[in-house]
Amino acid sequence: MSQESTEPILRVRGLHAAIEGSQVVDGVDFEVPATGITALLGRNGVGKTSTIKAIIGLIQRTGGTIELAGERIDKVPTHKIIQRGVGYVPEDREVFSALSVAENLKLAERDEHPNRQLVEELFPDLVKRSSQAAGSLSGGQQQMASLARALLNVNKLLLVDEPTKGLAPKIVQEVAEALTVAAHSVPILLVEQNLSVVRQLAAGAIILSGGKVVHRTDSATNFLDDEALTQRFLGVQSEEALEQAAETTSGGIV
Ligand SMILES: Nc1ncnc2c1ncn2[C@@H]1O[C@H](COP(=O)(O)OP(=O)(O)OP(=O)(O)O)[C@@H](O)[C@H]1O
Repeated sequence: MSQESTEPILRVRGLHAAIEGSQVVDGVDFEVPATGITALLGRNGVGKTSTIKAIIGLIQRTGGTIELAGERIDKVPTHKIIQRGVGYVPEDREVFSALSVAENLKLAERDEHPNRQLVEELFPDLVKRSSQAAGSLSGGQQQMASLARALLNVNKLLLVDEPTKGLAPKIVQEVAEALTVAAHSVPILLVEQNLSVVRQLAAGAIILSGGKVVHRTDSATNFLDDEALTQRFLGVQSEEALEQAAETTSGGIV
């Protein structure tokens, strides 16, 4: 049996990044373990997407260091970071609308050994729709196609930004299940607003506020159970508190 690596796959130190001159990532420090799913959490507009984009070089990095598997990537351009094994599933899915599902997948293949078997097992619906224009897929199907494109390649790390946003509960569950399977073979840094998905998937969590890390935990579940912390950093009550409130309310209805 292979020994699990204890070295983090990603080390971010003092990362600063700017959009049009304004500092949106303001000295961020965190590590992503080499296995499992790590959640990147925070209220709207705190810099989660910007942090992901800065890691991959899609917005201007203005300071700090980023190491992928021990190698600096903070001066490396996006296409080379992707070649080095970082898969990116953007928030808005970004499929090529006019191209078929099969063409979208083909374009994502980085070498001659794409992991088609995994993708076909995970997303049988996409196989059925391989000749359909990607732009005519539902939001959930487009999310599957976007995930499938990242999973076709062997990656050291996946960056997945709000994969369940705007999806129906049944599809949210399908996406969560696909991520669970994906995480068996690749560590994932996941931006996710759906806290029951975070609870289901994430081992640790990093919480941002105002472009900075304000809290880190090895147990996303413990964090989500803590009403004071979730209220303070996410502006929501813990799910437990919400459930209790719902029970009290429904108890009062005859
Ligand atoms: N293209 C842009 N031009 C100017 N400002 C931007 C741009 N994109 C993001 N910002 C600003 O950068 C800050 C961080 O945004 P970012 O999208 O990273 O936050 P987020 O935590 O991912 O938010 P959300 O949960 O709403 O997606 C916000 O203040 C936002 O208004």
